[in-house]
Amino acid sequence: MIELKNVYKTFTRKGIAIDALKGIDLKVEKGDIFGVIGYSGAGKSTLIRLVNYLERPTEGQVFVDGHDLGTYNDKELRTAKKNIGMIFQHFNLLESKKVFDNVAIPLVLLKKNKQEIRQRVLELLEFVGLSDKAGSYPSELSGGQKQRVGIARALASNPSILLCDEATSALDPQTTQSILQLLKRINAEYNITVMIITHEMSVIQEICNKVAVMEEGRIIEQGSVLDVFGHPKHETTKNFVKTVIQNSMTSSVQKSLKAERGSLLYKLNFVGESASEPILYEMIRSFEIKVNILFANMTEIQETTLGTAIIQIHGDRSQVENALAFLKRHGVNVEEVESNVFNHNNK
Ligand SMILES: Nc1ncnc2c1ncn2[C@@H]1O[C@H](COP(=O)(O)OP(=O)(O)OP(=O)(O)O)[C@@H](O)[C@H]1O
Repeated sequence: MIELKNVYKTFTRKGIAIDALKGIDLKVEKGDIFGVIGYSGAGKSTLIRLVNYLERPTEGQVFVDGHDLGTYNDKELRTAKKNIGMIFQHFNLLESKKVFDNVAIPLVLLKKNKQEIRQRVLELLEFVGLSDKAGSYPSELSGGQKQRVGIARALASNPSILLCDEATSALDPQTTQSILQLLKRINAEYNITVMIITHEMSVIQEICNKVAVMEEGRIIEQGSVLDVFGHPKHETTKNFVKTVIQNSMTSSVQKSLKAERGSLLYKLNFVGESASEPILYEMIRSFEIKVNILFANMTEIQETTLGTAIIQIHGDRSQVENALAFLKRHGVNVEEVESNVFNHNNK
């Protein structure tokens, strides 16, 4: 559906080259809600602007529905772009035009007749819950309402892809929720593939099924949201996950652990079935070990339970190793963490 193959993008400013993208490989399947997350300057906006050819790659290829956009002439590109809607952080509405006319813009450009335009705009305004605002100006709307107008306009030409550039970053948490739910409906009801760029992991957690983490122009980790949240590998990914899943011990437990500097702790991640089975109980019963549970937490992602626990195991080395092997056999991801390292990371 959307595929980037070894894409590089270099900007030149005042004679200085800025490598915004450094070899991006990415595949978004039809029906995905694909999130791209990264800190400021990671290259997210550049990446999404390549998908609708607002920018051209310096090197590499961008495919949409199997077609290499680089091979298109201007006319073919204009046709291809109709298939891609986009919404923006600051909505990009025309302040001098009423809501109705803002939504109608793509249809006017497509030279649809007045009646067709009217019918489609009213239908879209109803879909986004703004039927009563057709005659209002953008300045009379709240941020959430403005983004709904942006969404209606993006959907006007019946695209199969919707690109969202920090679409909820200017909104409060409650409004963000309602916009995210609307995007989810668009994906489910119209079968539109959604690509979202954001710096907020909560957005990814809320609606995405896949995620790519970007840093300094590269994708450092990507996969299903469940996998990436359950087993983040890269330090930056771990930091993003920490913003939505509490996975650290209370400070009093941390303090008491400082007394046992160097003692070994284990961080466990349970996904799906392994989160609902009494695996820890079975482990304690089966081996000659003592287990101290320092922290435990459950989160729901993609309608699947994700559990995190931090435990300390005391016992004979071979018994401890057998117990850990038992956990791994039951699908639990086990990570060894030194207490002093762990304390340091959670400062
Ligand atoms: N038109 C441009 N001209 C020159 N440099 C650019 C241009 N667009 C982006 N860059 C540079 O490319 C790098 C990546 O920028 P980009 O906007 O893609 O990152 P981002 O992850 O979207 O960041 P933010 O969240 O702050 O928007 C930055 O160093 C930025 O300064």
